[in-house]
Amino acid sequence: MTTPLDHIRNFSIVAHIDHGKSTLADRLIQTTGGLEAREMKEQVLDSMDIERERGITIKAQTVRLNYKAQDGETYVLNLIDTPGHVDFAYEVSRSMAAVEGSLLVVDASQGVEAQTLANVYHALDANHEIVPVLNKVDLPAADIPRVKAQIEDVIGIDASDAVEISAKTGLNIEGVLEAIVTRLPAPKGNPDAPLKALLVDSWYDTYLGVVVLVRIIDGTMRKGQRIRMMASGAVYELDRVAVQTPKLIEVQALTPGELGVFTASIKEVADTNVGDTITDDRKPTAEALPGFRPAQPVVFCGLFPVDASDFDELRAAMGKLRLNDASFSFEMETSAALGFGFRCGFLGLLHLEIIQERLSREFDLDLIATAPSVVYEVALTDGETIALHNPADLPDVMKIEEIREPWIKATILTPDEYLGAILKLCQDRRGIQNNLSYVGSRAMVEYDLPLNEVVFDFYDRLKSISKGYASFDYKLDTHRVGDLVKLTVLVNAEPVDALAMLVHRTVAESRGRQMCEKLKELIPPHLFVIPIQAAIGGKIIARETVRAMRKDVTAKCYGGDATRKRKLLDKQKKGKAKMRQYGNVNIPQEAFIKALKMGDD
Ligand SMILES: Nc1nc2c(ncn2[C@@H]2O[C@H](COP(=O)(O)OP(=O)(O)OP(=O)(O)O)[C@@H](O)[C@H]2O)c(=O)[nH]1
Repeated sequence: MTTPLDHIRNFSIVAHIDHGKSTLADRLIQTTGGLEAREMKEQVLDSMDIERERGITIKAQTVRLNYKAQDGETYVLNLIDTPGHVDFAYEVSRSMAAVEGSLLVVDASQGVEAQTLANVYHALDANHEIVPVLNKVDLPAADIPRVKAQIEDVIGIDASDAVEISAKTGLNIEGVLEAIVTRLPAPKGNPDAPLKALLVDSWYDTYLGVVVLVRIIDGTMRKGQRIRMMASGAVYELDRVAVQTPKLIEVQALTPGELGVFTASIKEVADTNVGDTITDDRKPTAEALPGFRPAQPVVFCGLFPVDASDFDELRAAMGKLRLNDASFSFEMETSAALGFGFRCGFLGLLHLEIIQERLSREFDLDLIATAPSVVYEVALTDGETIALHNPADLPDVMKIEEIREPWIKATILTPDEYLGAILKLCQDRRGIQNNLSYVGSRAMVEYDLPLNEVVFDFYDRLKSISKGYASFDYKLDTHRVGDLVKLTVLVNAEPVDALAMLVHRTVAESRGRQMCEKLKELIPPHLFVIPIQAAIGGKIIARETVRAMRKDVTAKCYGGDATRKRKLLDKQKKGKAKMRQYGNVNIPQEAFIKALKMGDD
């Protein structure tokens, strides 16, 4: 049975983190009976364990709901879930291209935040009709008139008929469903034209293999059909065509305006290009859809197994993760300090953290991560330009014409009282202020910042100086020439490649000094004196010394308590496992990350 176009509504929910997007999605599913009560786990759309634990949404998912509206008609509502975090902005925009409208969820006690803005701009870019929804009206701190005024002033959309709800208590969920039906446009499309479908997403399912999410623009997609991916030219026969409710339910066909999934014996997620146009192999459409730019990794770091014998296991685990995440890249690298490992590319810091955590949690791997680095463009004197993913690989300075670094456009919203400290933080990180305005009583600052100053701990610092009240969002801008130098750290006169970094010349000395001081605390005394030095090129700019000491942990155990002695020795052995033998110096694992924290309070 096909659904007529005017009985379909496709929408996404956009919100700042924690404003209640997932809770609302759960309510919509529950109210329309998409899942039986016993199947209803909290936040059903966030399917990965880490997503559920941290309460963040990583991978976009869809769900099809049947809603009997007040006009007596039954509508098919397709909700496409989108991640709210800045690292996944790319997934947000491509999901938005598959639907016609958005619910803009704003916490009525918090008001508009940085990601509210960023996400609503994606929706406006996709020409969405937008229905504002004020959530958490059950909270005593909810201030509906103030937040409505903010939405109108800052975003410039009419908020007079915003839907006021509590996703938590279930208040007025019906109002949201009615607004979807009456205020969002129905999709358009021609059922008689050749098949034209947008490839929105794909993922690997252990039982089904690669599952592809599509939005049908024109024509019909049915089981057994031979389809062609227009960009790659690959042809497949469809094994299964289904909708997600969110359970997978097989259907005869998908028609214009619908969102659905198919399987077709596709081996790898990498064989599917998000944004590609899918058509009928025998009766192809004349013109492909505009498509998307592929997501580019912007942050790189090295991941090394603590135990060198885990290398193959690490490679296999990364391969498995990549099956489901084409934006994660890795290639083998060797480090004098850390041995064999991988240079990995990520969409941003959260993405990095998630992958690292999944590797240790799901695959039980003990890893050392080196400092995250952005991608620099290095113009050489011979006219060539290289993309530098690892500061340790910087060519000889004599061969370098200039180094260009990526900049971002950042937007920060904060209560006024923290503004001074935040401006100082941005200034210290080489920021250039573009704008300062007010959203109600909150300041909105816009800065251009070098990504390499943000990549490590900017977000943590921002949260700590604003007691968690400031919100932050950014988008990548252009590369700009920077006066950057390579800072090298030498431990016992040997350069430690995993600690090499590119820094701006003006801060090189203070950063070098900080690193030496931190390492002095982190490297335990050995039987000999260990000099720790920071250098730019051949020039030493800072030095600390770890004094010699014999660490006899059993010295205190005079008397004959052999068990206690053994316990202490075991403990020491365990401690050793967490060290990296470097030359004849043991560097504790956490030193690699801790030494790089800037800590500029
Ligand atoms: N008091 C109250 N709390 C709510 C309401 N809706 C959601 N919450 C709570 O707010 C927190 C965040 O809700 P989520 O639904 O996880 O927020 P989200 O926007 O999906 O967050 P991300 O998935 O991280 O983007 C949770 O602790 C919810 O229980 C509401 O209407 N009232």
